Amino acid sequence: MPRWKLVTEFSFDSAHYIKDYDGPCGRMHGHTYKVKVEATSGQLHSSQYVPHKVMVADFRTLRWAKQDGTKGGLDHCVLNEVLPEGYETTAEMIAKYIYDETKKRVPEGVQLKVAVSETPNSWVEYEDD
Ligand SMILES: Nc1nc2c(c(=O)[nH]1)N=C([C@H](O)[C@H](O)COP(=O)(O)OP(=O)(O)OP(=O)(O)O)CN2
Ligand SMILES: [Zn+2]
Repeated sequence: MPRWKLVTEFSFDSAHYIKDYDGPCGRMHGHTYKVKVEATSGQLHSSQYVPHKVMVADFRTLRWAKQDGTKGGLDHCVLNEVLPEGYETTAEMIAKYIYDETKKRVPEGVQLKVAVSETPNSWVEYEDD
């Protein structure tokens, strides 16, 4: 079936530590996190910015997490203080958090894949079936 795939990348700078980690990652340190969000759909939708069905989801919506931590995003914050109960600050759970929050913001039926990288050599991907 024909479908569109949107891909957008952004970064944010934040501090974190991994709770109970026996090693340096258990101490507060920072990363420039790189994020790639992919959104796939066979249908187009309106958005909060345009009333016509012309987009899978607004790129601005997909990029919400790059906003400042004081404005609901993840930039320039201590992730351990910002992520809700149930999420730790591993790349796995940051990817799940971004996925979960993005899912709430896009139209029903849009499939998502979120990739998060803390360092140039390692990343994690989280996606729909
Ligand atoms: N599966 C995961 N493993 C690790 C995570 C993670 O989120 N998921 N996170 C960390 C630490 O946060 C750490 O900051 C990254 O450490 P590391 O991979 O050691 O990164 P370096 O660039 O410092 O790697 P070097 O090989 O030491 O240069 C750890 N593991
Ligand atoms: Zn780290």
